[in-house]
Amino acid sequence: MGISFNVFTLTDDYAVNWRTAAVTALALVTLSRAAKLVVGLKAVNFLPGIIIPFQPLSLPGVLFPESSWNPGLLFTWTWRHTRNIYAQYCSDTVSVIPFIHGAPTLYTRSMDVARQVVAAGHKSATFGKTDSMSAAFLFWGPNIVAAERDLWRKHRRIMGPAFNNQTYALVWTASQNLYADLLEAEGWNNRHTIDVPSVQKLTFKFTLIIIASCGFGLPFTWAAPPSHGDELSIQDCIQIIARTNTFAIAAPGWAWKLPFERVQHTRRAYDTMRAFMHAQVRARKEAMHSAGTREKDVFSLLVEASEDEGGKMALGDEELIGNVFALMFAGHETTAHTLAATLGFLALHEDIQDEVAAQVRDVIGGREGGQVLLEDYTRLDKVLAAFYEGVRMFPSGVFLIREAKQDTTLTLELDDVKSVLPVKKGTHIVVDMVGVQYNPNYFSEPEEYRPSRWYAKTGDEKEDLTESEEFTAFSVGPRTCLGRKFAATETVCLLSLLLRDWRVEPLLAVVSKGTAEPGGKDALETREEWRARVMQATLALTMGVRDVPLRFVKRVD
Ligand code: HEM
Repeated sequence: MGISFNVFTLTDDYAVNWRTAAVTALALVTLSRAAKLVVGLKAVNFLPGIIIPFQPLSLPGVLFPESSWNPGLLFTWTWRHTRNIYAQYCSDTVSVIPFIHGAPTLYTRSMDVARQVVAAGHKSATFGKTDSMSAAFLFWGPNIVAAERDLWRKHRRIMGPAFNNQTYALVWTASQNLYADLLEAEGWNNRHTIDVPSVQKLTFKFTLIIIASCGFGLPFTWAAPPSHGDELSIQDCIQIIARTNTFAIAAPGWAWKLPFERVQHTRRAYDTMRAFMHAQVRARKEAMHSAGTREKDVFSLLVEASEDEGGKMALGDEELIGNVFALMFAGHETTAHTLAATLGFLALHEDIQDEVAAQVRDVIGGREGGQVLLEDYTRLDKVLAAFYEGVRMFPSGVFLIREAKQDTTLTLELDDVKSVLPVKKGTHIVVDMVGVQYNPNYFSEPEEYRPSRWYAKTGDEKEDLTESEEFTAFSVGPRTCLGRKFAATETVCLLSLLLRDWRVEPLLAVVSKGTAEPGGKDALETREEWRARVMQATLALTMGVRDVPLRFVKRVD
């Protein structure tokens, strides 16, 4: 009895102690989270905005399901009609303050604030990139996209010279040849109609081969695209890497050994990509040593710098691989997404497609073989505008993420009144490209696909602020996209060739409308339904559009 009494007492005591401990822990956690919230609000001087548990771009923000309290990575897209934070708080810059995890953050759709942060802020070192947000790129080694200050300057000085007119001429020729190659290899030459369930299958392959051949001097073709002796092609690997980067950054070494098919598949993609990059570096070094010649493509410049041991511009092995990956990736995925979106919009808007195709026809007018030449580039401004409008509506570099490196200020403008916002060191600033590109102050009727906003205008004809190319989704200032002209060149060339030869239409899905009514027939979805189903954003490492199903019909005009 005595023993059992003692046991009960002990158990009761434990219960009381556990309860007390739990209540105390809960109180402490609550207090610490409340303190975090107050610190967060103070960091942005109580600028109005939303309060949520996790910073949307942080790991828990990504891992927890999207809901009204956990907005998700792409909430600036998904909420833009329903809970547009800028409209809600009547400001182009709002706060997003997490109380459990992540840094206090400002989201902005103001180009003026963007300039203060990514251009002026970069020069004065007041704002810089964040390691946590750049982790997906840093995984492979330091590189131009993620680097800061002197390291960034070195990377940009090494690579910058490769982005020149000679390279763009090469990009034009390679795009022409690859298009011909595509027609041949896909058997398009003798066909009148081609249904493509996902145009990304073509655009990703196209842009990867162009960056591989013009940026890296690797002789891949449509029939033999980049690979490294695995059944996974390099394109598959890059897509798997883009999708699984959160896992790769967070997973400890043992997690890669888990015997699950998906983990092993992912691991193979990373291993194949790494082996491919190392093999290419080895081959280029050997070629340089044996031939003694110096190529000027960006890959050769990187490899040369890695050989310059002890030199001011020397690159370490990790930096070399980091940059190879960054360029392979930044150099193709962004453009592939934009091409897919642009073709989707052109398919939806027959009138615009006709206008652009007419310009292509005028420019090449009567030329033998209907060749489109590099000299035509400036006269193909409607094709370029179609591309700029595609990247406006699906800005693939969707977030410019920076961190205040010291206590500082930002100048905000509300109803033409300027105010100064104190910002504490450590605060994150997200230039929300969806917000900027859909900002009605810059773009009238922003939901409309209207390439004419980018047409060169004269005199008083200004339609909106977009006359300035500064508003394109390639960023501004010293860290503006290094590959903008590269992307524009391959895109203008490919779009011109496609529109010369094909009419592009949405590939409408069959929707069953016959079940309720006897005798009713299956019907095709409408174009509006197609748009609502297809033209939605997805996000891996960059933002893009869902799989775009298209029909290509041979032009007879
Ligand atoms: C539609 C196509 C593209 C879009 C929308 C795009 C967008 C961007 C944006 C917004 C940035 C700035 C990122 C930031 O500061 O956080 C950037 C940087 C960069 N892009 Fe692009 N890009 C495109 C194509 C390309 C291509 C084709 C290449 C290479 C061939 C390229 C190479 C780079 C590089 C190297 C940087 C880093 C520049 C630096 O920090 O100095 N991009 N891009």
